[in-house]
Amino acid sequence: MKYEFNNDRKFDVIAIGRACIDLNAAEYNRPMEDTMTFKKYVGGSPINIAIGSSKLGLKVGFIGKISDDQHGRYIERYVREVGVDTSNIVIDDEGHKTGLTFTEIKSPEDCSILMYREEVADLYLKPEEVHEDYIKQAKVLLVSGTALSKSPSREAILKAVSLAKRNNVKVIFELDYRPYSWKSTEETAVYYSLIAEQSDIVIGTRDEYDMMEHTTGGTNEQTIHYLFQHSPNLVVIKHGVEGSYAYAKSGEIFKGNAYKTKVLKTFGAGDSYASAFLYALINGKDIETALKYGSASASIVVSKHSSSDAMPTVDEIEGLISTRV
Ligand SMILES: Nc1ncnc2c1ncn2[C@@H]1O[C@H](COP(=O)(O)OP(=O)(O)O)[C@@H](O)[C@H]1O
Ligand SMILES: O=C(O)C[C@@H](O)[C@H](O)C(=O)COP(=O)(O)O
Repeated sequence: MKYEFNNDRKFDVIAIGRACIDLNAAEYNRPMEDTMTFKKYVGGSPINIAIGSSKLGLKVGFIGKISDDQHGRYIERYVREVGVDTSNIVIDDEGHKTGLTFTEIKSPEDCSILMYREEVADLYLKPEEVHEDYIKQAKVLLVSGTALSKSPSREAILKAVSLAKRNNVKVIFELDYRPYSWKSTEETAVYYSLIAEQSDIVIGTRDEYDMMEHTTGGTNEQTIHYLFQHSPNLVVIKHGVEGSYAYAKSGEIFKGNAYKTKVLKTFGAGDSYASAFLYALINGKDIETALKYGSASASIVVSKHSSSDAMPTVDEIEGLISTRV
């Protein structure tokens, strides 16, 4: 089964949300308390997906707000140099700062992230900084759930989604749940459901769907029963190293298996998965193949140090797929 997009658009994807900084432990296999050096990368789920998609050859734009300082300038330059259009990245003029994510690599299986997200510039994106002329040039608007956690970013996202729908731009909602940004799980569930119901494709982990449904131990069947009563016609549910499923509204179910690798750290899997899944769908591959691209990309990124700079090329992804039948 293939997915249809509007082909007469300048951008394949415009992502909206945070562009921040990851500081990844340079020393492995120890707790953060004992980690003395960290390596800097651009980070933040939606910008990681934008970077990954751009490295795969998609035409990508980004809407977000960055700090007016060295970190903001570093982010803008890096993103521009990997080919992402930065014309709609707004520079904060109210003194807000770049969000920082420290990562801890205790072992390949035991990793965690520690986010510093007080008064971060990305959550101060205003609705008036989201422009219809830009969004209408895209095939896909990729929305990050974290951007819904606080106003005015929340309203900026609501506006972007409504502009996308008005202009026949497919809305892909990456649930991207980060507890640090939210006041309560009730609030998360309200806004996640609101956007998921209006989206064309929803992507998330099983736990993230539980968050959206405000439940624990939910099943994929319950999730698709709920979402297929609304706009989504494709729902992707990720189960970590157990692989992932794509459910089509037509009733078809596709399974994507993870590609085993020598894991360095676990974070970065979801963002690399999303960018390659998107690349494949937009390039007319069927859903089963798109799941392979996503899984292969994730497998490559978990074997490397960063979540953004490590995003693979098409050759690397296809090379990995061809070696595993
Ligand atoms: N340890 C791993 N080794 C290889 N692939 C993995 C591993 N963990 C995750 N993946 C791949 O990445 C995809 C997304 O991972 P998951 O952990 O579910 O998402 P997220 O990173 O968003 O929490 C999985 O469906 C799988 O294909
Ligand atoms: O999303 C963030 O703000 C942090 C990321 O840049 C970080 O690399 C990460 O946690 C990636 O997460 P994942 O792809 O969802 O595993």
